[in-house]
Amino acid sequence: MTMLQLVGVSKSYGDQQAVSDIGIVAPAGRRTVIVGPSGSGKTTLLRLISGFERPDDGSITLDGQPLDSVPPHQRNIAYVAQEGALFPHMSVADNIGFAMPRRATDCLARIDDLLARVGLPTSMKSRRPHELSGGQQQRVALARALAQQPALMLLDEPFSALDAGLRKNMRDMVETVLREAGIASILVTHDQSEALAFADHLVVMQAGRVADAGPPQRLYDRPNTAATARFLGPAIILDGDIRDGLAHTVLGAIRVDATGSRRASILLRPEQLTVSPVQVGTSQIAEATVLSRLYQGASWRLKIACPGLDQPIDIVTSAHHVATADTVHLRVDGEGHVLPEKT
Ligand SMILES: Nc1ncnc2c1ncn2[C@@H]1O[C@H](COP(=O)(O)OP(=O)(O)OP(=O)(O)O)[C@@H](O)[C@H]1O
Repeated sequence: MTMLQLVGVSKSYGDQQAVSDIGIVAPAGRRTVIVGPSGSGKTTLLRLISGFERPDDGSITLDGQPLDSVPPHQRNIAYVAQEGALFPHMSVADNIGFAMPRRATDCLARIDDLLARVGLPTSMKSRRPHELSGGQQQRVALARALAQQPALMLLDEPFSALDAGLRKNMRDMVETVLREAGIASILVTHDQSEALAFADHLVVMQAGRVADAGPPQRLYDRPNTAATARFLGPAIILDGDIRDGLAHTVLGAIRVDATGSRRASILLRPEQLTVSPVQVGTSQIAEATVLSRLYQGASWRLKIACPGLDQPIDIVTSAHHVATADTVHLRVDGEGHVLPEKT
């Protein structure tokens, strides 16, 4: 069953086109992530979905029902903002209870249940937001959103104010809570690793348009454009001549996911490259020079230069014996992805 659907949605503010011709499907019970650089239109999309803005063109439907004439508070959509946006003069319990449908009779028991679900002790019920840490405030904001029993939860960079360790804990907690409650969600972030970790459906925005959408692993391994490839992680993009399922490149012949004969751009991820000492008699393998190495505990980060490549490549390796200025062999593991010709 389709949950939320946007078809041909556009919105401009005066002369500024914020989003253009957006088509997005957020499937029921799934975690959709909208990721893109600053100014690409992510927040505008959330504001259109929640009803704080109206589209100039296109339609937004929830379970097949058009939302055009439904005011924000009747959309059955909860919104968790970056800083939680709790009511500062209300206790934790009142913040959560405020969102409950028509002051349910079992309100107090449900507040306790929601606090437990987001991992907060019930002893915090009487505290005001300023008596909580940033992470605790975000947990209360999530409990308040869950109290609405929404069909869809919108999360606008909800972890960005938290430090790295807490971010991951919160992300895991939110994922668990949403999965257990069976609530569909749309999370907006500009953080690629957060997007890849949280999403089961990923939408990449660029300059107000959807650049690519699909399962995160497909977008990372086989993106439609070089821009999406670079946005989602370190990318090595090589020119290659494709013949018989191989791309002939400066790194040698690489197996690719395309047939036919043509010249094309080939995407590799750095983790597909393995460095090893130069071995005599392996002329098919590309040689490279180690420019620098950085110790990272379990691994080393190498910067290597390869003849024919404009830019040095960063590789993480466990090869402890490799030193700066060494000549090494570079082996490509797995397939290269042929980027579509028209991007
Ligand atoms: N109220 C507004 N008035 C005028 N222009 C706006 C308004 N809101 C957003 N914009 C413009 O619309 C474009 C998209 O903005 P939006 O806030 O949706 O991007 P974003 O991807 O959420 O960015 P960020 O990650 O920085 O929050 C930007 O060019 C922005 O300047």
